[in-house]
Amino acid sequence: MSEAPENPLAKGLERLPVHPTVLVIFGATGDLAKRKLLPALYNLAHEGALPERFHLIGVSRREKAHEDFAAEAAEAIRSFSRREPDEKVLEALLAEAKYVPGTFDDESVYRGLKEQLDAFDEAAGQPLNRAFYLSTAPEFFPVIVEALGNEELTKAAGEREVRVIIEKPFGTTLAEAQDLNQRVLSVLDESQVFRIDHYLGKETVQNMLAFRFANSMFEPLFNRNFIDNVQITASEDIGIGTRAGYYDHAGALRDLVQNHMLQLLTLLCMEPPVDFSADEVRSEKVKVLHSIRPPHRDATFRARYGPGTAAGEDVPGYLQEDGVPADSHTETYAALRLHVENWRWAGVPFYLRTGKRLARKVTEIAVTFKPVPHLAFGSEGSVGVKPNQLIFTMQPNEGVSMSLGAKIPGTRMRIRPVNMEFLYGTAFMSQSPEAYERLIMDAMRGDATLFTRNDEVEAQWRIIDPVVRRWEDEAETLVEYPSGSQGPPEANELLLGDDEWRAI
Ligand SMILES: NC(=O)C1=CN([C@@H]2O[C@H](COP(=O)(O)OP(=O)(O)OC[C@H]3O[C@@H](n4cnc5c(N)ncnc54)[C@H](OP(=O)(O)O)[C@@H]3O)[C@@H](O)[C@H]2O)C=CC1
Ligand SMILES: O=C1O[C@H](COP(=O)(O)O)[C@@H](O)[C@H](O)[C@H]1O
Repeated sequence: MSEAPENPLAKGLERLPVHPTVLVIFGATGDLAKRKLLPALYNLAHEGALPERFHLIGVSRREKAHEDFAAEAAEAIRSFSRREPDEKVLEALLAEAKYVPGTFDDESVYRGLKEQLDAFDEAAGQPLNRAFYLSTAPEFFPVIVEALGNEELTKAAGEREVRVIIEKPFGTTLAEAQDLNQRVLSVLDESQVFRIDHYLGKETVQNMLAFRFANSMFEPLFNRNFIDNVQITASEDIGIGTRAGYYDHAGALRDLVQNHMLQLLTLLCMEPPVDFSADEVRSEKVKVLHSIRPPHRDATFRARYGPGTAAGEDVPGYLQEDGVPADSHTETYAALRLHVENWRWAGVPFYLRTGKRLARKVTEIAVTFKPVPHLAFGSEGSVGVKPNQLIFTMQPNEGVSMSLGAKIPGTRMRIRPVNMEFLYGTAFMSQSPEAYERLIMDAMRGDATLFTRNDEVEAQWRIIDPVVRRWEDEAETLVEYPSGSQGPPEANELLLGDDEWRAI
């Protein structure tokens, strides 16, 4: 029997093995670690996806014994895991977990960490891979990377690979992102750096690539000749909760548009990559970002939530939230009109909007096709004809739907839109993994496809930075929308022609 020929296009899709690894979480007692990272590790352990030799080390400020760290981590997993934990798996995952206390600027922390890492190597009889996860406030990212470098913890030794996973936000301006890249890359090679954008770990976001590049029927339509406009929505019903300290410095534009929403846009607009290796995919995404100019003032809009209702309860406005300064000028809603100025997309408006305390949590991309050139059904027959839409829903009902014009049953010729739907839940009958499960595994494997490259993050900032600066300079009173509403009607002004925002 002849062997199947090697398929060069499969490059990047074959699963790299996960070598024995020590994962070090800086900020291991923080909110993200408790709600997302530790539960993700548990679920990977439950599925047998972690390497046989896997160790966890937590590093944070407060003093505590190894056993106390392990007990708190177990409690966090019991509270936040997507599946009820099996106590045996939990015990095996955390039995040897270590904890290193101290402040991130203290050299002795890194010496203590080195001792633990060396002890794991010695017990294994081989140099183990190291993955350092920086789940800390962004000001510590360069501090930690430089300290790891000084202690020679970032060097590969023999078979060992060393990788550093960096949380968001990656800078709060273009200049900061450039400075951070420069500092990080003075210690590490780009191939060792994994900048997280958790949207890329979502199944439905990756499904956009499958949908576009595994089906021949849509790709010929994905261009300016057939598409009228694209709307990307990331609405949330929650407020800022206890995150005023972070959010009041960030605002909606930096928090969601600069990263997650631009990622959705690049995946929708990119050219087919030669293969699915990290650099081929990311280079195509960067080309899209380079085609987008910062939007003009009349193509941007911001607002902030006022008092209203959420889940039937009265809720305060943004200015009344704990920790928000009375003179805050931070937006909780941002809308932009962008253009991707290349052969495929020139002339197609891309509308992006995000907001907290809106009517519902929805993350979706709605692609609206051009209307048919001529309607032959007379005025009564044609009244219900609407342009086709293709909707990618990331949350809450993950799937893809397509609206088509269909004849209403009866003796007359009348048309109305109907939906064809693919829903993840019913098609695959399985629960999707959390984004962090996929991303932690990929980083441990050294697969950077779903992580943001240095030039990519800077290209994102080049689009957003001028808007951030303009908004900081303009002191006009922010428009308020009631909590629980569809958002500010003034945001309609950036839509072109007869375009309308979809209902949230
Ligand atoms: N929370 C979330 O939902 C999300 C968070 N992120 C990002 O993840 C990162 C972490 O966020 P989050 O977990 O919410 O932050 P938290 O404030 O909840 O946690 C911070 C962690 O860092 C430790 N820490 C703080 N200061 C020091 C210091 N000087 N020296 C040593 N340890 C210190 C804390 O230790 P101790 O407890 O001992 O004080 C704690 O473990 C941030 O970059 C954030 O932007 C990204 C997406 C979502
Ligand atoms: O990064 C962030 O994302 C969340 C929304 O993430 P999702 O996976 O629930 O869609 C957002 O609430 C938060 O403000 C932001 O920092």
